[in-house]
Amino acid sequence: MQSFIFHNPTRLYFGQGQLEHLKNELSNYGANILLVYGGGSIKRNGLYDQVITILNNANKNVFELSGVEPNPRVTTARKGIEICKNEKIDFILAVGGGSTIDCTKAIAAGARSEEDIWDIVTKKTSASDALPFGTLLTLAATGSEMNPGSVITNWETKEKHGWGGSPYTFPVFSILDPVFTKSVPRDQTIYGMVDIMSHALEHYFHHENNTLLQDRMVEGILQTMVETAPKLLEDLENEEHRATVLYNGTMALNGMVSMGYHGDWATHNLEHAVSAVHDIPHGGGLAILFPNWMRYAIDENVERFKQLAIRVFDVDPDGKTDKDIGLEGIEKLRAFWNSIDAPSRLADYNIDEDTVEEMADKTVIANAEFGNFKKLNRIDAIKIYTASL
Ligand SMILES: NC(=O)c1ccc[n+]([C@@H]2O[C@H](COP(=O)([O-])OP(=O)(O)OC[C@H]3O[C@@H](n4cnc5c(N)ncnc54)[C@H](O)[C@@H]3O)[C@@H](O)[C@H]2O)c1
Repeated sequence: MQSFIFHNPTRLYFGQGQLEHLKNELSNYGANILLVYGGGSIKRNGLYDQVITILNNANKNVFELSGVEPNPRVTTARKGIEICKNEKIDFILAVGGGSTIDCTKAIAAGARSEEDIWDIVTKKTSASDALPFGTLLTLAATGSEMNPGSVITNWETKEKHGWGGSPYTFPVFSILDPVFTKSVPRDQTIYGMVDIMSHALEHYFHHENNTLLQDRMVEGILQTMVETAPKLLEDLENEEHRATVLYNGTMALNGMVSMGYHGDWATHNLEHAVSAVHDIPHGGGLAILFPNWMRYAIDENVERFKQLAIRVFDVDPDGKTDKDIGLEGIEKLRAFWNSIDAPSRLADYNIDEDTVEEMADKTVIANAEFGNFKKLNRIDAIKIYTASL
């Protein structure tokens, strides 16, 4: 385990009825609020009306940016930045899933910068400040509600990049009520659950020694998801299962289980290139790519794959080589994702060999190599995409 400093400043309100704390939280900021949300699911499920009532009762001047896309666009972030600068916005409130929150982070950083936000996203320059913002999370998936990261797409250049990791882009508070997530449709619920498991898997593949507790925590997230996902899909309105998945999503990417080591993250890079070119759901792409990355990377450290197979997927090790055990674990992960109707091939999104090279080019825009557990280059990306067709 490496030395580390842990600091996560996001105040988390979790559970039914926690929206009551919004008014008090907002009392810490000025009157001009930018409300950011997506395609309107919050209008259909009643959350928008509840939030507007609270904002009105708190005497706030509300400005709105709606229509944040899944895989949020830099053009939308720029619109939000303009509103913040023109209207002297004091605080941004994001109501939605990871896309809305990620877009809000870009708006918050861009509003306190003279640079174009795309230059911050692509790390030509960095954020040195941000407007304060809070979130009401409506979809369990990304962990964006309690981390500083953000993923933004530039549709003109077909690039999708993760950025953040700055002390300025943590939400000051996030309110998570499982009731907000009950209206998430079946397919998005599946993508979110795959995303949560993928974050756990990205953590798991590292070469650090002595991460006994971290391993058990990550395995705990994976086991809990394997146990809960089928139950939630049987009963999408079940608040207990929604709460379990919601808490898992936050814990999988708020830094609590990843202290003292660096996970891999190549599969996220591979997926960002797929959705930059094809605009597919992030979790859908991960479900296709992760088992193929695992097969490609297994020889890097067979022991990690063996441990995962035995502890999470109950593979019986008797009479098998370590590699066979590891491979059986990968097959069990694939079978589990198949059992919850997650996609398994790029063909499920009508992606064929025609764009493999283009996607591989996108994986190495920032660096010639990517991934920490196994270093990948453009040729490796082509092989993993080809195996995923
Ligand atoms: N910042 C991070 O740490 C991080 C981590 C992983 C992924 N991401 C990024 O986050 C984005 C994906 O975010 P996401 O998976 O949360 O999905 P999302 O925010 O893109 O939402 C997916 C769809 O679900 C709808 N939706 C959201 N809440 C709903 C509700 N309660 N009822 C009905 N419909 C609802 C949205 O309108 C949208 O159409 C991708 O761009 C991905 O790359 C970010």
